[in-house]
Amino acid sequence: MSQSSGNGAVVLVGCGRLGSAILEGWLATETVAPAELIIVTPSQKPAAEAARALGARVNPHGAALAEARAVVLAVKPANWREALRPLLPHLAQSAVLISVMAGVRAGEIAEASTRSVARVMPTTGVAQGRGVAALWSADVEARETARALFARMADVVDLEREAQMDAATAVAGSAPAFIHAFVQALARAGETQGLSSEAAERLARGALRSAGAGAETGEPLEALIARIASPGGTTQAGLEAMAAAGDLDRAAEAAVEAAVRRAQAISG
Ligand SMILES: NC(=O)C1=CN([C@@H]2O[C@H](COP(=O)(O)OP(=O)(O)OC[C@H]3O[C@@H](n4cnc5c(N)ncnc54)[C@H](OP(=O)(O)O)[C@@H]3O)[C@@H](O)[C@H]2O)C=CC1
Ligand SMILES: O=C(O)[C@@H]1CCC=N1
Repeated sequence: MSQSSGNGAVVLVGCGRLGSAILEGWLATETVAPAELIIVTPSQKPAAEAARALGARVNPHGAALAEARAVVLAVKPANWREALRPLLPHLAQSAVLISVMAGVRAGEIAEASTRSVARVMPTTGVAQGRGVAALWSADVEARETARALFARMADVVDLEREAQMDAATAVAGSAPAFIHAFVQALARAGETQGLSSEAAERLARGALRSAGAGAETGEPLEALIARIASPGGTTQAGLEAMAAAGDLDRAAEAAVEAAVRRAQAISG
Protein backbone atom coordinates (compact mmCIF):
# COMPACT_ATOMS: atom_id res chain seq x y z
CA MET A 1 0.00 0.00 0.00
CA SER A 2 1.40 3.40 -0.87
CA GLN A 3 0.88 6.43 1.32
CA SER A 4 -1.25 9.27 0.01
CA SER A 5 0.73 11.54 -2.30
CA GLY A 6 1.32 14.94 -0.70
CA ASN A 7 -1.49 16.83 -2.37
CA GLY A 8 -2.20 18.79 0.78
CA ALA A 9 -2.23 18.31 4.50
CA VAL A 10 -4.93 16.64 6.55
CA VAL A 11 -5.83 18.35 9.81
CA LEU A 12 -7.25 16.43 12.75
CA VAL A 13 -9.00 18.67 15.27
CA GLY A 14 -9.40 16.85 18.57
CA CYS A 15 -7.37 13.85 19.64
CA GLY A 16 -9.63 12.26 22.23
CA ARG A 17 -11.10 8.77 22.09
CA LEU A 18 -12.24 8.86 18.47
CA GLY A 19 -9.62 11.34 17.22
CA SER A 20 -6.83 9.10 18.54
CA ALA A 21 -8.45 6.04 16.94
CA ILE A 22 -8.64 7.86 13.58
CA LEU A 23 -5.01 8.97 13.88
CA GLU A 24 -3.84 5.44 14.69
CA GLY A 25 -5.89 4.05 11.81
CA TRP A 26 -4.49 6.56 9.30
CA LEU A 27 -0.94 5.69 10.28
CA ALA A 28 -1.50 1.92 10.48
CA THR A 29 -3.18 1.82 7.06
CA GLU A 30 -0.84 4.43 5.55
CA THR A 31 -3.85 6.50 4.53
CA VAL A 32 -2.06 9.72 5.43
CA ALA A 33 1.71 10.16 5.50
CA PRO A 34 2.93 11.61 8.83
CA ALA A 35 4.47 14.59 7.00
CA GLU A 36 0.97 15.48 5.71
CA LEU A 37 -0.62 15.31 9.15
CA ILE A 38 -1.47 18.31 11.31
CA ILE A 39 -3.01 17.68 14.73
CA VAL A 40 -4.77 20.36 16.75
CA THR A 41 -5.16 19.42 20.40
CA PRO A 42 -5.42 21.55 23.55
CA SER A 43 -3.55 18.96 25.65
CA GLN A 44 -0.81 16.38 25.01
CA LYS A 45 -2.15 13.02 23.84
CA PRO A 46 -0.20 9.77 23.47
CA ALA A 47 -1.48 9.19 19.91
CA ALA A 48 -0.52 12.73 18.86
CA GLU A 49 2.93 12.38 20.42
CA ALA A 50 3.45 9.06 18.61
CA ALA A 51 2.45 10.76 15.33
CA ARG A 52 4.74 13.71 16.11
CA ALA A 53 7.66 11.29 16.56
CA LEU A 54 6.97 10.06 13.00
CA GLY A 55 6.95 13.60 11.56
CA ALA A 56 3.41 14.89 12.08
CA ARG A 57 2.97 18.51 13.16
CA VAL A 58 1.13 19.15 16.42
CA ASN A 59 -0.38 22.61 16.99
CA PRO A 60 1.77 24.37 14.36
CA HIS A 61 1.42 28.08 13.61
CA GLY A 62 -1.84 28.92 11.86
CA ALA A 63 -0.05 29.58 8.55
CA ALA A 64 0.62 25.83 8.20
CA LEU A 65 -3.13 25.27 7.82
CA ALA A 66 -3.13 27.02 4.45
CA GLU A 67 -1.95 23.75 2.85
CA ALA A 68 -4.84 21.73 4.31
CA ARG A 69 -7.04 19.85 1.85
CA ALA A 70 -9.22 18.33 4.58
CA VAL A 71 -10.05 19.11 8.20
CA VAL A 72 -11.54 16.38 10.36
CA LEU A 73 -13.57 17.72 13.28
CA ALA A 74 -13.36 15.18 16.12
CA VAL A 75 -14.36 17.35 19.06
CA LYS A 76 -17.50 17.10 21.19
CA PRO A 77 -20.65 18.47 19.51
CA ALA A 78 -20.73 21.31 22.05
CA ASN A 79 -17.16 22.44 21.19
CA TRP A 80 -16.98 22.57 17.41
CA ARG A 81 -17.63 26.29 16.90
CA GLU A 82 -14.91 27.39 19.33
CA ALA A 83 -12.53 24.73 17.90
CA LEU A 84 -13.12 25.76 14.27
CA ARG A 85 -13.22 29.57 14.69
CA PRO A 86 -9.44 30.17 15.10
CA LEU A 87 -8.61 27.81 12.21
CA LEU A 88 -10.95 29.28 9.60
CA PRO A 89 -8.96 32.39 8.63
CA HIS A 90 -6.00 30.17 7.68
CA LEU A 91 -7.87 27.56 5.62
CA ALA A 92 -8.02 27.62 1.82
CA GLN A 93 -11.52 27.97 0.37
CA SER A 94 -11.07 24.51 -1.19
CA ALA A 95 -10.44 22.77 2.17
CA VAL A 96 -13.14 20.20 2.91
CA LEU A 97 -14.53 19.93 6.43
CA ILE A 98 -15.29 16.41 7.60
CA SER A 99 -17.34 16.06 10.75
CA VAL A 100 -17.35 12.82 12.74
CA MET A 101 -19.57 14.45 15.39
CA ALA A 102 -22.90 12.98 16.39
CA GLY A 103 -25.91 15.18 15.89
CA VAL A 104 -24.29 18.27 14.34
CA ARG A 105 -25.88 19.00 10.96
CA ALA A 106 -23.69 19.57 7.90
CA GLY A 107 -25.61 22.76 7.06
CA GLU A 108 -24.58 24.38 10.35
CA ILE A 109 -20.91 23.64 9.71
CA ALA A 110 -21.15 24.76 6.07
CA GLU A 111 -22.80 28.01 7.12
CA ALA A 112 -20.19 28.73 9.80
CA SER A 113 -17.23 27.77 7.60
CA THR A 114 -18.37 28.60 4.04
CA ARG A 115 -16.61 25.34 3.04
CA SER A 116 -17.91 22.01 1.68
CA VAL A 117 -18.82 19.56 4.40
CA ALA A 118 -19.05 15.76 4.63
CA ARG A 119 -20.30 13.79 7.62
CA VAL A 120 -18.75 10.49 8.64
CA MET A 121 -19.86 8.34 11.57
CA PRO A 122 -17.08 5.86 12.32
CA THR A 123 -16.47 3.32 15.06
CA THR A 124 -13.27 3.32 17.10
CA GLY A 125 -12.39 0.07 15.29
CA VAL A 126 -10.76 2.33 12.68
CA ALA A 127 -7.70 2.29 15.00
CA GLN A 128 -7.13 -1.34 14.03
CA GLY A 129 -8.18 -0.75 10.41
CA ARG A 130 -11.39 -2.69 11.12
CA GLY A 131 -14.03 -0.03 11.63
CA VAL A 132 -17.25 0.78 9.89
CA ALA A 133 -18.23 4.31 8.86
CA ALA A 134 -21.47 5.81 7.60
CA LEU A 135 -20.87 8.58 5.04
CA TRP A 136 -23.04 11.41 3.76
CA SER A 137 -22.46 14.67 1.92
CA ALA A 138 -24.47 16.81 -0.44
CA ASP A 139 -21.19 17.62 -2.20
CA VAL A 140 -19.64 14.91 -4.39
CA GLU A 141 -16.07 16.15 -3.99
CA ALA A 142 -16.38 16.40 -0.20
CA ARG A 143 -17.90 12.91 -0.07
CA GLU A 144 -15.04 11.42 -2.09
CA THR A 145 -12.40 13.25 0.00
CA ALA A 146 -13.98 11.78 3.14
CA ARG A 147 -14.27 8.32 1.58
CA ALA A 148 -10.56 8.32 0.70
CA LEU A 149 -9.68 9.18 4.30
CA PHE A 150 -11.72 6.32 5.78
CA ALA A 151 -11.87 3.56 3.14
CA ARG A 152 -8.66 1.83 4.19
CA MET A 153 -9.66 1.56 7.82
CA ALA A 154 -13.44 1.14 7.64
CA ASP A 155 -16.21 -0.38 5.61
CA VAL A 156 -17.69 2.87 4.29
CA VAL A 157 -21.49 2.77 4.06
CA ASP A 158 -23.04 5.53 1.93
CA LEU A 159 -26.25 7.06 3.24
CA GLU A 160 -28.89 8.48 0.90
CA ARG A 161 -30.00 11.28 3.23
CA GLU A 162 -28.39 13.17 6.07
CA ALA A 163 -31.43 12.40 8.24
CA GLN A 164 -30.29 8.74 8.26
CA MET A 165 -27.09 9.74 10.05
CA ASP A 166 -28.74 9.63 13.49
CA ALA A 167 -29.82 6.01 13.01
CA ALA A 168 -26.36 5.18 11.63
CA THR A 169 -24.82 6.80 14.71
CA ALA A 170 -26.82 4.41 16.89
CA VAL A 171 -26.16 1.31 14.77
CA ALA A 172 -22.47 2.09 14.13
CA GLY A 173 -20.80 4.77 16.32
CA SER A 174 -22.56 3.80 19.55
CA ALA A 175 -23.30 0.14 18.87
CA PRO A 176 -19.94 -1.39 19.82
CA ALA A 177 -20.71 -0.20 23.37
CA PHE A 178 -24.16 -1.83 23.19
CA ILE A 179 -22.52 -5.07 22.10
CA HIS A 180 -19.88 -4.89 24.84
CA ALA A 181 -22.71 -4.38 27.35
CA PHE A 182 -24.40 -7.55 26.06
CA VAL A 183 -21.11 -9.46 26.35
CA GLN A 184 -20.78 -8.20 29.93
CA ALA A 185 -24.30 -9.46 30.64
CA LEU A 186 -23.37 -12.85 29.10
CA ALA A 187 -20.32 -13.08 31.36
CA ARG A 188 -22.46 -12.27 34.41
CA ALA A 189 -24.93 -14.98 33.36
CA GLY A 190 -22.00 -17.41 33.07
CA GLU A 191 -20.96 -16.55 36.62
CA THR A 192 -24.51 -17.27 37.79
CA GLN A 193 -24.07 -20.72 36.23
CA GLY A 194 -20.89 -21.41 38.21
CA LEU A 195 -17.97 -19.91 36.22
CA SER A 196 -15.36 -17.81 38.01
CA SER A 197 -15.56 -14.13 37.03
CA GLU A 198 -12.17 -14.37 35.27
CA ALA A 199 -13.14 -17.45 33.25
CA ALA A 200 -16.58 -15.98 32.43
CA GLU A 201 -15.07 -12.73 31.12
CA ARG A 202 -12.35 -14.47 29.07
CA LEU A 203 -14.90 -16.84 27.55
CA ALA A 204 -17.38 -14.06 26.76
CA ARG A 205 -14.65 -11.86 25.21
CA GLY A 206 -13.49 -14.84 23.17
CA ALA A 207 -17.07 -15.37 22.00
CA LEU A 208 -17.15 -11.71 20.89
CA ARG A 209 -13.90 -12.19 18.94
CA SER A 210 -15.31 -15.32 17.31
CA ALA A 211 -18.53 -13.54 16.38
CA GLY A 212 -16.45 -10.67 14.95
CA ALA A 213 -14.39 -13.09 12.87
CA GLY A 214 -17.63 -14.63 11.56
CA ALA A 215 -19.07 -11.21 10.75
CA GLU A 216 -15.93 -10.33 8.79
CA THR A 217 -16.49 -13.24 6.39
CA GLY A 218 -19.46 -11.28 5.00
CA GLU A 219 -21.74 -14.32 5.27
CA PRO A 220 -25.39 -13.49 6.04
CA LEU A 221 -26.05 -13.23 9.79
CA GLU A 222 -28.70 -15.97 9.52
CA ALA A 223 -26.10 -18.35 8.05
CA LEU A 224 -23.60 -17.46 10.78
CA ILE A 225 -26.23 -18.25 13.42
CA ALA A 226 -27.25 -21.48 11.69
CA ARG A 227 -23.62 -22.69 11.56
CA ILE A 228 -23.39 -22.54 15.35
CA ALA A 229 -26.89 -23.71 16.25
CA SER A 230 -26.98 -27.51 15.91
CA PRO A 231 -30.56 -28.72 15.58
CA GLY A 232 -31.84 -29.67 19.02
CA GLY A 233 -28.61 -28.42 20.63
CA THR A 234 -27.64 -25.92 23.29
CA THR A 235 -27.51 -22.87 21.00
CA GLN A 236 -30.97 -23.51 19.64
CA ALA A 237 -32.27 -23.82 23.20
CA GLY A 238 -30.61 -20.50 24.10
CA LEU A 239 -31.87 -18.72 20.96
CA GLU A 240 -35.41 -19.95 21.60
CA ALA A 241 -35.23 -18.74 25.20
CA MET A 242 -34.02 -15.30 24.00
CA ALA A 243 -36.85 -15.09 21.47
CA ALA A 244 -39.42 -16.18 24.08
CA ALA A 245 -38.11 -13.59 26.56
CA GLY A 246 -38.52 -11.04 23.75
CA ASP A 247 -35.96 -8.86 25.51
CA LEU A 248 -33.28 -8.77 22.83
CA ASP A 249 -35.34 -7.03 20.14
CA ARG A 250 -36.85 -4.69 22.72
CA ALA A 251 -33.43 -3.87 24.19
CA ALA A 252 -31.96 -3.18 20.71
CA GLU A 253 -34.95 -1.03 19.73
CA ALA A 254 -34.82 0.90 22.99
CA ALA A 255 -31.06 1.52 22.69
CA VAL A 256 -31.27 2.66 19.04
CA GLU A 257 -34.33 4.85 19.67
CA ALA A 258 -32.70 6.52 22.67
CA ALA A 259 -29.45 7.16 20.77
CA VAL A 260 -31.39 8.62 17.82
CA ARG A 261 -33.39 10.87 20.19
CA ARG A 262 -30.14 12.06 21.78
CA ALA A 263 -28.58 12.85 18.38
CA GLN A 264 -31.74 14.76 17.45
CA ALA A 265 -31.56 16.70 20.72
CA ILE A 266 -27.89 17.58 20.06
CA SER A 267 -28.86 18.92 16.64
CA GLY A 268 -31.44 21.13 18.32
N1 LIG B 1 -15.99 7.84 20.98
C1 LIG B 1 -16.60 7.24 19.95
O1 LIG B 1 -16.64 5.99 19.84
C2 LIG B 1 -17.24 8.07 18.85
C3 LIG B 1 -17.30 9.45 18.93
N2 LIG B 1 -17.91 10.16 17.91
C4 LIG B 1 -17.90 11.62 17.93
O2 LIG B 1 -16.55 12.04 18.02
C5 LIG B 1 -16.47 13.27 18.71
C6 LIG B 1 -15.42 13.16 19.79
O3 LIG B 1 -15.84 12.17 20.70
P1 LIG B 1 -14.80 11.49 21.69
O4 LIG B 1 -13.50 11.29 21.00
O5 LIG B 1 -15.49 10.34 22.29
O6 LIG B 1 -14.65 12.67 22.77
P2 LIG B 1 -13.36 13.05 23.63
O7 LIG B 1 -13.86 13.95 24.72
O8 LIG B 1 -12.60 11.83 24.00
O9 LIG B 1 -12.47 13.90 22.61
C7 LIG B 1 -12.74 15.21 22.27
C8 LIG B 1 -11.42 15.90 22.16
O10 LIG B 1 -11.64 17.22 21.68
C9 LIG B 1 -10.60 18.01 22.20
N3 LIG B 1 -10.90 19.42 22.10
C10 LIG B 1 -11.70 20.19 22.87
N4 LIG B 1 -11.67 21.48 22.45
C11 LIG B 1 -10.82 21.51 21.39
C12 LIG B 1 -10.35 22.55 20.55
N5 LIG B 1 -10.77 23.82 20.70
N6 LIG B 1 -9.49 22.23 19.57
C13 LIG B 1 -9.07 20.97 19.39
N7 LIG B 1 -9.47 19.92 20.18
C14 LIG B 1 -10.33 20.21 21.16
C15 LIG B 1 -10.46 17.56 23.64
O11 LIG B 1 -9.17 17.87 24.09
P3 LIG B 1 -8.75 17.75 25.63
O12 LIG B 1 -8.75 16.31 25.96
O13 LIG B 1 -7.40 18.36 25.66
O14 LIG B 1 -9.78 18.52 26.41
C16 LIG B 1 -10.71 16.05 23.51
O15 LIG B 1 -9.50 15.31 23.51
C17 LIG B 1 -17.86 13.57 19.26
O16 LIG B 1 -18.42 14.60 18.50
C18 LIG B 1 -18.62 12.28 19.09
O17 LIG B 1 -19.97 12.50 18.79
C19 LIG B 1 -18.43 9.52 16.82
C20 LIG B 1 -18.39 8.17 16.70
C21 LIG B 1 -17.81 7.32 17.72
O1 LIG C 1 -21.61 8.55 22.66
C1 LIG C 1 -21.50 9.42 21.80
O2 LIG C 1 -22.18 10.46 21.82
C2 LIG C 1 -20.53 9.22 20.65
C3 LIG C 1 -21.24 9.20 19.32
C4 LIG C 1 -21.22 7.76 18.88
C5 LIG C 1 -20.33 7.12 19.83
N1 LIG C 1 -19.92 7.92 20.76
